[in-house]
Amino acid sequence: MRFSGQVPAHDLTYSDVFLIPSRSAVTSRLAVDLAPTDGTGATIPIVAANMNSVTGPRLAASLARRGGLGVLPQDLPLQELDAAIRWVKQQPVAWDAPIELSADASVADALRVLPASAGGLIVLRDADGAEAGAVSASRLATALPDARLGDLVHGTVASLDADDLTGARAAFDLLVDAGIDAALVRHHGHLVGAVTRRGALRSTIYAPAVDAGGRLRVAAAVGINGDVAAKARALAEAGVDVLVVDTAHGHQEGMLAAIRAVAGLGLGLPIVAGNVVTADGVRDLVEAGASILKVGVGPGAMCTTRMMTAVGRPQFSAVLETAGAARELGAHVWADGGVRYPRDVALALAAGAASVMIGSWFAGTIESPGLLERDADGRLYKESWGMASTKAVQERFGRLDPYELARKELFAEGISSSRIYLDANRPSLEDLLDMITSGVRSSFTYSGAASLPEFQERAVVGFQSAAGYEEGKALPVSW
Ligand SMILES: NC(=O)C1=CN([C@@H]2O[C@H](COP(=O)(O)OP(=O)(O)OC[C@H]3O[C@@H](n4cnc5c(N)ncnc54)[C@H](OP(=O)(O)O)[C@@H]3O)[C@@H](O)[C@H]2O)C=CC1
Ligand SMILES: Nc1nc2c(ncn2[C@@H]2O[C@H](COP(=O)(O)O)[C@@H](O)[C@H]2O)c(=O)[nH]1
Ligand SMILES: [K+]
Repeated sequence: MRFSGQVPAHDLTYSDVFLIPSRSAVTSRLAVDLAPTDGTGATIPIVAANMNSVTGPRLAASLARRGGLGVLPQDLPLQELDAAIRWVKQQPVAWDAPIELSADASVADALRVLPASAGGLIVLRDADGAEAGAVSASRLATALPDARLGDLVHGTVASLDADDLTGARAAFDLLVDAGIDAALVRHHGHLVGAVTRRGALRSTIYAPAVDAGGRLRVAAAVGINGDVAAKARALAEAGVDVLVVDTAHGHQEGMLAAIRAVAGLGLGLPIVAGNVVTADGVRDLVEAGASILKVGVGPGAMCTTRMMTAVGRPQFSAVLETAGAARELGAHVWADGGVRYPRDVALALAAGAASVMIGSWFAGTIESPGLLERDADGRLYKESWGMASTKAVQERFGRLDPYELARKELFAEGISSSRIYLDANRPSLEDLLDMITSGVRSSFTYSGAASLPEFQERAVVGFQSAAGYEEGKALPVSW
């Protein structure tokens, strides 16, 4: 990457900068390879943040199926983390995992899990866990809220045999030939997944992030307190692919000790550590044993650190400096926080990030862990909160004695309640991934790059005023 024009003396964030197009020999955006080279096995440079409102097993599996990586948060009890990792590892890779609900659940219950506009199929289970038919999500739009899902089943839903699905393109064509949008996929009669036209199309564009055994990849976080090594070992035994050692102030002795403890286990897994925003921070954490640095203090949507402490750093400069330092050491950085638009992802990658971590934006999707809420205008949202908020601190330290909990609560650096609205046109994580990756693919071709290393080499970055940034926005009404 190079700058065009006089580099300002102050630090920069994403809205301060833009990409200047260059001559390109890349003839199609679909010829772009987005894969990061950070050793995580991801095929797109997108990581879902270790936040309780963002990454659960379902979101992690959906993201890995499209090549990204979800980081399960350190706040989940070890037993739940173990179960979540094992669940992700059992999920179909080539097909979607249909939403499964009890046949006794009501339409209103189902509408807390997915909107009728989501498309696809809902598989119903009876009290013994046996299949009790399937209904299309769109059926929820016309049924009464208190109707029992099991009573909406009429006839059997189309099923395709996995042996007939020789590839994603074949699956798409079979659905078109049958005149249907979605079907269950069976193998020797057993349900192994579901396929939609959109899902099959996506499978022709994305490559899943899979481990050596061909199972979906998943990451998990550990904090820096307690027996960090024992927890890391337990996660590795459950099958985790990447370990993230995470705390607000990553450049502290407690973090260095935690990294050494995890690295000392010799698990052979990439160790991500943070958060840092300086080259010195990178050097110390890499020396302790980290191979990827999580970068960002204060840019997060749920984060009040900058206003509480004045500490942090505008994110573009933080990524640029740390990525440069990491490169010299053969390490990598993940740009963590502050992403609101696909352009921010492109700029983080141009600054040198191997991958970009997204939290709050992904909280507002069907796949995130929370239930759907509806505001007074009928708009769908999910609740989100910061991992250093009073709410998160209470959940994390609730089992401590009241005095210890009260001491911890003094230091809240995040908001406890926020509404993240679902995009009516893009309610699922995969819809957002389509939007982000298509934007970034296009960014690469504007710079004449067909791969991430080429993009980082060729990107030309200019500086803009607030008016320049404003000009780039679309206008939903006339002026
Ligand atoms: N990227 C960002 O800007 C930020 C992210 N977060 C996220 O919130 C979650 C909770 O993290 P965290 O609050 O570190 O909790 P942790 O449970 O990881 O504990 C942090 C430990 O570090 C000690 N510590 C020393 N200085 C600091 C400091 N300035 N800030 C925080 N802890 C400090 C704490 O001791 P003691 O409590 O006694 O001080 C405690 O022992 C993490 O997921 C983290 O990534 C939180 C804030 C900023
Ligand atoms: N200072 C705080 N930072 C937080 C908190 N919870 C999460 N985070 C950080 O934000 C990113 C995600 O950023 P987003 O803009 O995509 O939401 C996450 O990975 C953490 O580093 C918090 O309570 N305080
Ligand atoms: K912020």
